[in-house]
Amino acid sequence: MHTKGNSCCCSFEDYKLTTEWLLNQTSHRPKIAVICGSGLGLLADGATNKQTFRYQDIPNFPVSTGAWSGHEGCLVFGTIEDTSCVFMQGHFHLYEGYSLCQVTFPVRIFKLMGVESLLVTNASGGICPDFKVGDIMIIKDHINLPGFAGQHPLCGPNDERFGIRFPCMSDAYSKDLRRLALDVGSELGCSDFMREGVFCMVSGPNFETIAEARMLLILGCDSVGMSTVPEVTVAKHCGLRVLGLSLITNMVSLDYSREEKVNHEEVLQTSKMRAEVLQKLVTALICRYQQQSINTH
Ligand SMILES: O=P(O)(O)O[C@H]1O[C@H](CO)[C@@H](O)[C@H]1O
Ligand code: HPA
Repeated sequence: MHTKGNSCCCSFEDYKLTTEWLLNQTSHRPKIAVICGSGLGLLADGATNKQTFRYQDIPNFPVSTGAWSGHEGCLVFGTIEDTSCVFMQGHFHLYEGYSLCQVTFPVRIFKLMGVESLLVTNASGGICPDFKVGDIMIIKDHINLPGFAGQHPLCGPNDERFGIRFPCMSDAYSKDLRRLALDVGSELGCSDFMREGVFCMVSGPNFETIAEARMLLILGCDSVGMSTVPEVTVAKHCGLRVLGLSLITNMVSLDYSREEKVNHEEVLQTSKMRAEVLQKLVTALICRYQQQSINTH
């Protein structure tokens, strides 16, 4: 696998080879894939019967740039109630130097493995003045800022085996799954800190200037981060249902007089503080997802 400008560098055979390798190594047949955002690797803790693969051992999988720590850089298969799941502990970012084809590579592997739904989590900075650090925002919609500048994972020849040339993105985040997340959140007593909103992706790696933050507020963004949108775009393109949960790890400065400066340690600290709640939410969501699919099939 090699990089080729900003268009896809993987052939269908590359995706197939990785999928077949994984299917030969595990008896899990996941229905839900979970991407764990920064500091949220423990979302897999609610699963049993786990089997872990390091990214570096999986053929064609992008290899960590070393920016991660702890248990990240692993694909974890496991079961929650009767639902087989796969968790990405550590994901890939444009700012690390990966192509968008590499960033989204795992999503197409999930599709070929038979996954139906993608649950993507991330850490983001709050822009909506009503938000507070520690809030969990259900992503209703997104703004693909790198995409506006041609940094788009679907640029290049379209492979119809994954999806159509001009996919609709107006319903990228499943209404049913958003409803389910709100219901489950309320049952778990999380309603006070659960929100819905528009997520904006920037490429990073710097945090926003105040002028940029003010622009994002005017554009209708509720939070901003440096991931997720490419994975969601590719997931929607290949027909996966998507739920996005964004943890507000810091408030973005909109005011020149504000003294506090955002930093990555603060982001990781908030993720650590909320990881257990998010893990319970994700586990409960997956249990309810299974019951709902039983009831609707
Ligand atoms: O999107 P995730 O990886 O969750 O984390 C967000 O937090 C990091 C910056 O602190 C960036 O990686 C940004 O994208
Ligand atoms: N800006 C961009 N990305 C982020 C932020 C932020 O404030 N917090 C976490 N990821």
